[in-house]
Amino acid sequence: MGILALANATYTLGFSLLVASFSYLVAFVVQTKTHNAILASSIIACSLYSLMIYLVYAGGVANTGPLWVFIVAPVSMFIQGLKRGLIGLSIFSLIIVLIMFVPGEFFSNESYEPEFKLRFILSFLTVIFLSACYEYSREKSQNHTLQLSKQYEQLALTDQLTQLANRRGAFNKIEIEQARMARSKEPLSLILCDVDHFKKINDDYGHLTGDAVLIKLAERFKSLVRGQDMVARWGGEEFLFILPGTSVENAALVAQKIHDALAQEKIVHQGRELTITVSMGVVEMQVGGTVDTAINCADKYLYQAKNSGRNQTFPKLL
Ligand SMILES: Nc1nc2c(ncn2[C@@H]2O[C@H](COP(=O)(O)OP(=O)(O)OP(=O)(O)O)[C@@H](O)[C@H]2O)c(=O)[nH]1
Repeated sequence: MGILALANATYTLGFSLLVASFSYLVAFVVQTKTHNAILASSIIACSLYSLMIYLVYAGGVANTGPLWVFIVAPVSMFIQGLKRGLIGLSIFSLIIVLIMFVPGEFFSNESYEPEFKLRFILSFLTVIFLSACYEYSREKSQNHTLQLSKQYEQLALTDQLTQLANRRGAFNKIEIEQARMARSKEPLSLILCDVDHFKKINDDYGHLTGDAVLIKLAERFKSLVRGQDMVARWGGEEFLFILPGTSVENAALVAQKIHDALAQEKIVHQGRELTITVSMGVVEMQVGGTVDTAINCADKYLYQAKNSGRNQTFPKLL
C-alpha cells in the first residue's frame, strides 16, 4: 500500500506506510534476537497508533481513513495484553477525540460529518470494550491452563504417599546438579537408603502402619538435610538422598547422622514405638558419569551393608 501510495504521488501516506512496515520488521528482529516481547510489542503498537492517528488526521482516501482504526483495538490487546493494551488504547482514543472534536486550525476535523464522528467514536469504544472482554477471558483461561499444567507437572514428579520427589523428580534434580557440578567443579554425592526388615513391619502391624512409617521417615529425613539437598522416594521402602556440594566423606557423615537420629528417636505410630533402622550405600558422582552407573554403585554398597548385618553404611569411610 505504501508503494502504491508513492506511485500515486501521495508521498506523506506512502512514506508513513513504509516507515510503519519498517518498524514491524524492527519489532520482529527485536523479538527474535532479544526475546524482549514488551519492547517488540511496544514498537508495533506505537507505530500502529501513529499511522492511525495520521490517517484520522489526514482523512485518507475519500475520508475513509478512520475505518482502519477499528483494527487497532484487537491488535493492541493481542500483542500487549489487557493492562498495557487498555493503557495504550486510552491514550490513543483521547488523541483521536482531540483530533476529531477540538475546533481549530491544527485539528483538521472539518472534513468529517458530526454524526460520523460521534458514531465512529462510540463504535470504536464498543470494539475496545469487546476486545478487552475477549482478552480478559483469554488471559484468565490461559492462566488457569498454566496453573493446571504446573499442578500436573508437580504431581508427575511427586510421590503421593510421602510427598517427596519420586524417581522422575530425583532424576531431574540429579541432571540439574550434574550440570552445576560440571561448571562449579563441586562434588555431588548420593545416598541410597533402604529400610531394614520393612516387610516385618507390614506383616506385624499392617500395611497402613507401614505407610505411616514411610511418611514419618520421609519427614525425619527431610529435617536432617540442608535446603539445597533433596530426599526422594526411589521405590517401595528405598529413599535416595541427593547432596550437592558434598564429597563422599561428608555424605558418609550425613548417613551417620541419619543412623544416629533413628537410634535416638523412635518412630511413634498410634501409641506404638517402632525402632527403625536403615542400610545405606554412598557414592560420589563422577564428572561425565551417568546416573545409572552411580545408582548401581550405591546399590552395590547398600547390598554389602545389608549383608554385613544391616543398620550401617558402606563404604566404611568414618
Ligand atoms: N506399607 C507399604 N509397604 C511397602 C510399600 N512399598 C513397598 N513396601 C513393602 O516393603 C517390603 C520390602 O520388603 P523386602 O524387599 O523383602 O525388604 P525388607 O523386608 O525391608 O528387608 P531388607 O531390605 O532385606 O532389610 C515389602 O513387603 C513391600 O510390600 C509402601 O508404599 N507401603
